[in-house]
Amino acid sequence: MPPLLEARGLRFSRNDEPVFGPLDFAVEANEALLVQGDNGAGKTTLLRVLAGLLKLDEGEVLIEGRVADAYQRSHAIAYLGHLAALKADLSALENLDFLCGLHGRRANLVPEQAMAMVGLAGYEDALARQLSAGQKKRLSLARLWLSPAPLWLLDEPYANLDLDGIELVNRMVQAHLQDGGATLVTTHGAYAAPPVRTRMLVMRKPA
Ligand SMILES: Nc1ncnc2c1ncn2[C@@H]1O[C@H](COP(=O)(O)OP(=O)(O)OP(=O)(O)O)[C@@H](O)[C@H]1O
Repeated sequence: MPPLLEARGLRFSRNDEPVFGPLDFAVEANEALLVQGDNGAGKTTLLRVLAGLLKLDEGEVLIEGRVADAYQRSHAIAYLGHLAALKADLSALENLDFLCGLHGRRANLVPEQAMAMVGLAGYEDALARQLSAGQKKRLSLARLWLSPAPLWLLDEPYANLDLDGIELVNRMVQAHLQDGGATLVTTHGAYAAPPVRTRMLVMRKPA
């Protein structure tokens, strides 16, 4: 079986300044790839490139052994960014409905169930802008849980979460991997990582 995600010779520059690359890595179904590196090493940029939000300079991304352009990748990937991509004036539930309309939804799972799973039962009608930073993160996790995409790109998923939230992320990642999915997780150190089969990618600023 080919890896769920494979990157070959990925390079990205901004204004002719190299940000990262060339990078080669792979992650299989049932695995996590821990993307480590100092502040500014390019972790967020890499995830945004993989998700198709930024354009690659060079290299190829393969999904299940096939070269996938940004559009094809967007179907296979669910991206959890630093900032929750929420509409401030919609309610929590409306946000989930909107995002499911945009990205699709797993069969047999409805937004209310996902909200309960992330500890937000009772907040369905709260406006997104009234949620705390941790609650917004939890709402983004509910969206992730609803996504049908097999590959999760998680940019600092533990940020803003309490201990219970950290355990929630780990449980979600474990369940997703058991279900045949894979995930990339950015982190500054190995101190926070899901307890699953893990590969490492250490990023350094190009010299
Ligand atoms: N929108 C942008 N415009 C210009 N430069 C940017 C932009 N976003 C990031 N950079 C630069 O690209 C480099 C990589 O940034 P990136 O956010 O990918 O790093 P990171 O490894 O995720 O860092 P951190 O651990 O601080 O989150 C940095 O030098 C940063 O200053």
